[in-house]
Amino acid sequence: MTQITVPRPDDWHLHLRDGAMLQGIVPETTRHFARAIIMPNLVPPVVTGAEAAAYRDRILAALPEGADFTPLMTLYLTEETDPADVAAAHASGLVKAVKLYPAGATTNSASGVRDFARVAGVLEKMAEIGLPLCVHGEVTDPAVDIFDREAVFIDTVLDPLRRRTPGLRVVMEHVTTKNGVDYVAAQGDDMGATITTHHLIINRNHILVGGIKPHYYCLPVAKREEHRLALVAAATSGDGHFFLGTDSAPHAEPAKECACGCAGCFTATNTMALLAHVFEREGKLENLAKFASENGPAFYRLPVNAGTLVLEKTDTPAEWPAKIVTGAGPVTVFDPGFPVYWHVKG
Ligand SMILES: NC(=O)N[C@@H](CC(=O)O)C(=O)O
Ligand SMILES: [Zn+2]
Ligand SMILES: [Zn+2]
Repeated sequence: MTQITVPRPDDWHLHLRDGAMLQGIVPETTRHFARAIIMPNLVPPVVTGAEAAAYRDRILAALPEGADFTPLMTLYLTEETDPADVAAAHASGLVKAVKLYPAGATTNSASGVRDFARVAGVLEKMAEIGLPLCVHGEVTDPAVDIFDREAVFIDTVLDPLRRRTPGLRVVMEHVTTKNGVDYVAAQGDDMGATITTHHLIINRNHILVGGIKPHYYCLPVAKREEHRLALVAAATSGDGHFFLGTDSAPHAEPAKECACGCAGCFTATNTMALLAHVFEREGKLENLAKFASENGPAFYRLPVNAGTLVLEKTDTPAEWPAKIVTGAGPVTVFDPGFPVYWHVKG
């Protein structure tokens, strides 16, 4: 038996949703994670400090009895966002990041940004106060192939935006390409990237070969194997630019298994076991703590969690429910497609 102890991990990119879905899935995160950056793409989105405070209260009210979990709130950047409201929400400690969705890029992104000139004032304020911008890094131009949208975003949006706003701290969320990894790794400590669990495990063949697998469909869509390998190398390297953001994104089964299925993989339940498997396979278990517990707090200028999480490898494959039953419908748990012998202890 092999065992590894890491500081309690955090999830730097999480969708908790609202209402019955929130209630049903929040224990899947609080079981292992101490904190999470909560994505603001509700319907309607979480735009103002007041809305973020109300959403935080709903999350806290939904926590299981005795849970030790802190939601780190974000604001959804719109062309109408008021720099003063953002600064106040940051100063009060409520908000830890602002989220940029290019309009139309992903689930519930219709209120996102179309004209970047209209958010220049907010971005300048954020650079001044050190508040990070989390970016869904895909262009939405219909002429750009979906598998190229991240790479094109880096060249045509992300890099120009960072040059225009010196000092702005940026997280490239759910990076999925070698282009993204190489770009981020070459920047200073004002740039970071989250990597999801599922993008470390699946490539685009997993979605399409042998029949379409709606539960492997997410955005940004998984790319070629060479890109997955670059993500694995980055995540397991210990490089402080890269940290865990599961992008665990629950959709009820009927919304996934239909003619026009929603994007999102649900990995909150089994992420830590899957990561131990991936890191061990690379011979890099010693860097799991950096990726899941240390690099994220360093970027967000927060302390590493005091508690610990113990993972152990046994002869018996780990088991988790195929679905989480919620009041909003069943949510399918990500299936890696291979047995996993790592378990979270306790
Ligand atoms: N990742 C996804 O495929 N879906 C996310 C949105 C997002 O993070 O882009 C969701 O909210 O469902
Ligand atoms: Zn996204
Ligand atoms: Zn997401």
